[in-house]
Amino acid sequence: MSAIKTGLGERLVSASTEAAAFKQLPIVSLARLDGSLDERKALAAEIQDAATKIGFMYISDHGVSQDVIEAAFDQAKEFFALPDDKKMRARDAESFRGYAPLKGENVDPANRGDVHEAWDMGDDSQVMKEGAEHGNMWPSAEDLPNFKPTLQKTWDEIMALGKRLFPLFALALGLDEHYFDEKLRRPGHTMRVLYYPPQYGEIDARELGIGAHTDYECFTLLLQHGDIQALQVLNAAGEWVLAPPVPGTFVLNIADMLQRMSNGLFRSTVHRAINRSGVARYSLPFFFGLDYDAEVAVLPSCVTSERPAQYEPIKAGAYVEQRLSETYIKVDPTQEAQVAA
Ligand SMILES: O=C(O)CCC(=O)C(=O)O
Ligand SMILES: [Fe+2]
Repeated sequence: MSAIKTGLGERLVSASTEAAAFKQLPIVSLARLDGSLDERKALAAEIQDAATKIGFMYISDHGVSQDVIEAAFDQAKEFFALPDDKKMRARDAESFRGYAPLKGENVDPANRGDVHEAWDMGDDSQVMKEGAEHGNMWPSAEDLPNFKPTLQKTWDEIMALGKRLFPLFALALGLDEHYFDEKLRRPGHTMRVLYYPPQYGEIDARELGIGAHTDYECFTLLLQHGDIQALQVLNAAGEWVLAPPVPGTFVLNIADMLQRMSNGLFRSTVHRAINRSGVARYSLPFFFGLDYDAEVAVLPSCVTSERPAQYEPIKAGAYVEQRLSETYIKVDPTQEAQVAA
């Protein structure tokens, strides 16, 4: 067993890095999301079961249109195929928006940079309010006229889905459905598109598509394009379990802030991605957080005399900022290479 350092302490990993025998993550249908309170509570119980035992699940019947999803991936492919100089113009490393080049990030401090490219967006007006000079870093409309409207539409639809999930998490945590409302006035969030080039042969364990990590916010909704297996989830035995794409679903995983609030009952599970498929792989995660000035404290409903509070209260924004600044490599690796040459 070796240890992985995460924002919430160390996790053990089996010495074998081979994926363990396939174990299916549960599929939870959201069809009852607009049902009666009893139906919503039954759905929340399913979410609670998956959140406490695994921290990962697939969600189906989510209401986001497949056409919108396909269009987003079409645009992602076109964006990542642009020449490097055009992609680099859509970059603002200071505000964590826009393009991040290959190995421009490193989620696992033991590694040498993640083998993916990314493009990140948030809510334009919110990004600027946070002090950035400009909003999202769109590629030029001359190069990609449909990128902005398509990605904006995708953001709108997934944001709407995420907003419908917070009341469900509140129920799953034994709280009033509206508990999170006042912590969601201008919530922290990021939507990303990711491109993972294929990796061949023997892979250096320090150079993975995305290294072992937990997500920072409350929960993540992830779309995986096509039928390419890359995502792996660490189970309680320290084995990597495959999480292949399931058509018509998002992967939903619990992230650090919900683990903290739930006093560790909900699991922010370690995961990573390695693209050995031989072809390009694209994914689209959307991270949902709370207002950055909201306090993230252990919920009284999750504390007992046998299980006292395990986490100190923190401000949501300070926690996420700290984790992001540890992840993003501020020195641009392409410029570094030029200097070294
Ligand atoms: O691309 C994937 O499958 C996983 C991405 C991920 O874990 C992340 O961006 O936090
Ligand atoms: Fe992640």
